[in-house]
Amino acid sequence: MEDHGLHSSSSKPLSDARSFGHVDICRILEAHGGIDPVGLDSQAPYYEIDHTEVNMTDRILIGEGAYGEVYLVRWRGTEVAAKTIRSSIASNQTVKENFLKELALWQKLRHPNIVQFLGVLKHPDRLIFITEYLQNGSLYDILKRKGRLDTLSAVAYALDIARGMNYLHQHKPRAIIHRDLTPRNVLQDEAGRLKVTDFGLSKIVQEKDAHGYRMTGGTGSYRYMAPEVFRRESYGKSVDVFSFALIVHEMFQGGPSNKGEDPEKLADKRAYEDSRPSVSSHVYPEPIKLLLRECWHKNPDRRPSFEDIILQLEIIQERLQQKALASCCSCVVL
Ligand SMILES: Nc1ncnc2c1ncn2[C@@H]1O[C@H](COP(=O)(O)OP(=O)(O)OP(=O)(O)O)[C@@H](O)[C@H]1O
Repeated sequence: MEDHGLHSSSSKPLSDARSFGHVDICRILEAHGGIDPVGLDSQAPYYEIDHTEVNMTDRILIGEGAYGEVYLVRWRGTEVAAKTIRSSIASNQTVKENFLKELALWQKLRHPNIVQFLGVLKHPDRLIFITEYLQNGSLYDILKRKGRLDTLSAVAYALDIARGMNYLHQHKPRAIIHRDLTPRNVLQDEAGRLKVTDFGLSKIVQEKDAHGYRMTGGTGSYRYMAPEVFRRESYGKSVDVFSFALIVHEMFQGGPSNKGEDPEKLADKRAYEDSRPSVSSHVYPEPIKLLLRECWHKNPDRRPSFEDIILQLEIIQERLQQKALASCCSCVVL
């Protein structure tokens, strides 16, 4: 695999042109062999791990997703997760290059609520990448195990996800849209903190128009898919806010509310009949109901940003903590 080097001065103009969004200049530079070492269009992530450093024969299978299996392995004495990409996917050169571009981007991200990317295994015929290992598994597993969460835990988890997502959406020079935010793509660390993962489907926002960032295409899991994505309309960052609302709803509910229903039909009803999960039950505190309704609003422009969501959740959390403390104190007095 060719390493273009991080600071190759001869190829830096393309990075600069990309970061400033000069599309025409990018085309000219690309036509003359320009490459982008900053990583928005890198052919190779910078951190490659020699495959001899990871003993894949002692691997333990921990999960399987649409792209391949995930294994627990040891790298330099540390437990890490090795994500293998099916050869049917990785053998397609364009897909592989796109994937490596996503990894190059992920490699630069650092946030307590984002799963840490560690490197790509230099393997002759397989595409395998390494991330930190989160032993408590996914939010999907947690909800399956525990069922409905208590209000304070649900709010704390919602804050974790919102903080990770806010970091992605605030990414410069372009926002990162996750596009596939689901309970399976939210993992829990030893300390109980949630982290967002799986940026394989996320893309750097390419265009900005008068209404904000927009891009076209359709990816992601149907159950959490925003109506505009299902309708294959142009969409922006707020698709992640929609998915977030459905995840928060599940935390109060203890899992998806329409488990039996075909996810594609569900997405169809959301897209064409404005159907939304019910929040009538008493388990939802009033400010959470209001927040969910804002977040899954049919008009994407009416959905709040993650920055706003964090502010709202922090207020909700503080009130809940005060209430819990007050009721605890009255117990003691009694
Ligand atoms: N870094 C990790 N640490 C611990 N477990 C992980 C890690 N990454 C993934 N897993 C586990 O492996 C499972 C499969 O992960 P993967 O990301 O491949 O697929 P998915 O998110 O379940 O589905 P999809 O591929 O459709 O997004 C996860 O649900 C999770 O339980």
